[in-house]
Parts: sequence; structure tokens; C-alpha cells
Amino acid sequence: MNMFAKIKEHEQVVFCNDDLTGLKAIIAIHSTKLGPALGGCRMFPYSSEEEALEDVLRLSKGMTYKCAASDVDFGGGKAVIIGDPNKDKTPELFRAFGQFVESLNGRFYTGTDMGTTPEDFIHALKETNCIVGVDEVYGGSGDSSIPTAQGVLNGIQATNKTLTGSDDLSGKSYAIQGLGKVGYKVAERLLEEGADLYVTDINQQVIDKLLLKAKSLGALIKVLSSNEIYQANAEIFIPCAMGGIINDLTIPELTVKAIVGSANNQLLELHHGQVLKEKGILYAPDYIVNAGGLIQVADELYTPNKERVLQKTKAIYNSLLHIYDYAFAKGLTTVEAANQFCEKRIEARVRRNSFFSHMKRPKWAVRT
Ligand SMILES: NC(=O)C1=CN([C@@H]2O[C@H](COP(=O)(O)OP(=O)(O)OC[C@H]3O[C@@H](n4cnc5c(N)ncnc54)[C@H](O)[C@@H]3O)[C@@H](O)[C@H]2O)C=CC1
Ligand SMILES: O=C(O)CCC(=O)C(=O)O
Repeated sequence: MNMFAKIKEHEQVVFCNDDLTGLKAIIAIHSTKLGPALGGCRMFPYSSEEEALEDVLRLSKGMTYKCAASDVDFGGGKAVIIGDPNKDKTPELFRAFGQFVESLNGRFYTGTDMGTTPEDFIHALKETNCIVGVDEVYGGSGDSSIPTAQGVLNGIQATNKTLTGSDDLSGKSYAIQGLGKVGYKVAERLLEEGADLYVTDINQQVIDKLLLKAKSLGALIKVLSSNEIYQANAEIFIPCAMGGIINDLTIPELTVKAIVGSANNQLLELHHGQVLKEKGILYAPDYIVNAGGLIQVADELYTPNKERVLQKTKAIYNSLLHIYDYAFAKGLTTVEAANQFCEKRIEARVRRNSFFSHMKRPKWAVRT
């Protein structure tokens, strides 16, 4: 593999190996142009190291755009731990991970993502202060999936407004892929609003829990298999599990009018945005919609304020409407419109905010 060609868009990639705990992790820093890199840590049983590297490179680049879109003074980074979150977690493994994060001396802050929980990072916090999203009693701002789910709901409202003229969540059908930290909260709220749901998850426990909730509300849920979810007869598809699920195989199956979800990197390739546009499916760029968690953890490094986080998260509604309008006016895909918006913002701030140009710990690093 020509490694430098592979990571040519990234500033730094760190391979973390600890024989004692079995930790195998990769930290990717895409850009510190807007500030120290920030991004969650995913744990997943990747089938190969190449697959893990590919994932962390894509995820960290997405964080650069997400930070720019959300106007927070951070850059893009992400980490992946190669392992099964149901079998391979130990406190020592997360402590070892924390030591690698600490070795970056404030260039990278991290917290939860798919396969990890705030509790996991309490162990990492013993080794480094560069951890976000842990419970309030540990000095964090709590579960970041709460604002993420809020932002997804605001994104669905903006999409409904664009499609129908009304941002009402009720009286519609939605297909949700993944009922984890984010997807479950979105599903609960939609059920409470009286929506009909199609859902899928590989974990039967979360499905059973949601079925009980639906029963108590007298709401309708149809459980589908992992493959069937793409054909669900719903108005909006809400991906809340893994990335790359919008691709050549799945797009022909989709009958929805829009896609709005929390999953990072939903499009397998950029051109799939164009394929969706040609098919008349409105795509809400993932990093605009799922920024609620980032907004909360970024806020944590100043003086945490839940009301401010809520207001900034609700602004996702207007940001998305703006991106839809811009894309329609210019004949762009929604992803192209969002990317242009972020690239202009990064360009405008690049000189002032470069981490290296300061050469001292910046104001974001309030934890010493
Ligand atoms: N937690 C957060 O605040 C944020 C999460 N995201 C993204 O949202 C997505 C979900 O994140 P979380 O809810 O935190 O993760 P999670 O790990 O809590 O939940 C993921 C759920 O998806 C299910 N799943 C995995 N593979 C599946 C498959 N093939 N078919 C159906 N279900 C499957 C899992 O069983 C689990 O219930 C990820 O892509 C993550 O990167 C993005 C921004 C913030
Ligand atoms: O939600 C978090 O804890 C950090 C932000 C992040 O990793 C993400 O938005 O994907």
C-alpha cells in the first residue's frame, strides 16, 4: 500500500498498538485548520486493517466539514478501535487508548461514537483530559446522542417543510435503520408524534424495547430485516447505523422521498448524491443533520450550557433549509451545496485559526 498517497488529505494518522490490553486503534487527524481535531471513537470488528483505516480517514474528513458547518473552533479527527464492542471492551483497553490520545498533547479530543458509550471513556479520562461527552459527574456534558437525535428530528422537520410545506412530524411514515443511542431516541419521539415506523436493527433487544414502547402508545411499528429496510414503503429513510449504505445496490431499491439520518458518511461515493438527485430523492447531508453531538461536546470545552446547545442544535433546521435552497438555485446536489458552504468557511478562517500558527495551547484547551 502506498500509505502517503492514501493519507494525502490528512495531517496525521496514528496507529496505536498495545499488546498488554490488545488495543489496536487508529487515530486520524484530518485538519487542525479551525482548531484542535475533535471526533468520536468508534469500536467495530473490522474485517481488515485496511477497512478500519478507510473508515477512520473518511470519518475524520467528515468531522472537518461538520465543525465548519456548525461554526465550532475545532478541526476534524476521529478514532477507531478494532474489536467487538460486545466482547472486547475492558477498562484497561480504554485506559491504553487514553494514553495514546494524551500523547497527542491536545491536538485531538474524543468521545463516543458507534459501539462506544460515555462509560467507556471514564477509563480513558484517567489518562487524558482530552475526553468529551462523559457524564456530568465526571465533568462532561453527558450523553451527546441526545442532541444528535434532536438535530436529526430538526432535520426531518426541515425536510418535511421542503417536501410538503409543513414541518409537522406526525401523520407520516419513516424507516429507521439502527436503534442505538441516536436511532432509538429518534424512533421514540416519532412514535410519540403519532408517526408510523418501519425499523431494523441487528440487536433484537432494542427492537423488543421499542415494540413495548409502541404498544404502550398504541402506535404502529413494522420490523424489517437488514435488507428489507431499503424497500420500506415510507416517506423518509433515517439511517442511524453504519456508513456507505447509500450505494449502487441500495439506491434502486429506495422508494422514499428523502433521506435524513445520523449515520456518518451515508453516501458510499460523492457521485451517489447526484444519483439520488436524478431519482428525485432529497438527501440531507449527514454532517449537517448529525451535528448536535458535536455542538454539545464542543460547548463543553467552554462553560457548558444546555440551553445554548439546544438553540444551536435547533439551528440545524435553518441551515438545512438554506442548503436545500442554495442547491436548488444553483442546480447542485445537496452535498455539493453543503461542501461549498463549508469550504468557503474554512478558507475564510484558515490563516487566523491554524493550530500551528499559534504554537501555544489555544483557548479551546481549557482542561489542563
Ligand atoms: N452518538 C452520536 O452522538 C453521534 C452518532 N453519529 C453516527 O450515528 C450513527 C449511530 O450512532 P450511535 O447511535 O451512537 O451508535 P450505536 O452503536 O449506539 O447504535 C448503532 C445501532 O445500529 C445497529 N446496527 C449495526 N449494524 C446494523 C445493520 N447492519 N443493520 C441494522 N442495524 C445495525 C446496532 O445494533 C446499534 O443498535 C453512527 O454512524 C455514528 O457515527 C453521528 C454523530 C453523533
Ligand atoms: O458526538 C460526539 O461525541 C463527537 C462528535 C462526533 O464524533 C460526530 O459528530 O461524529
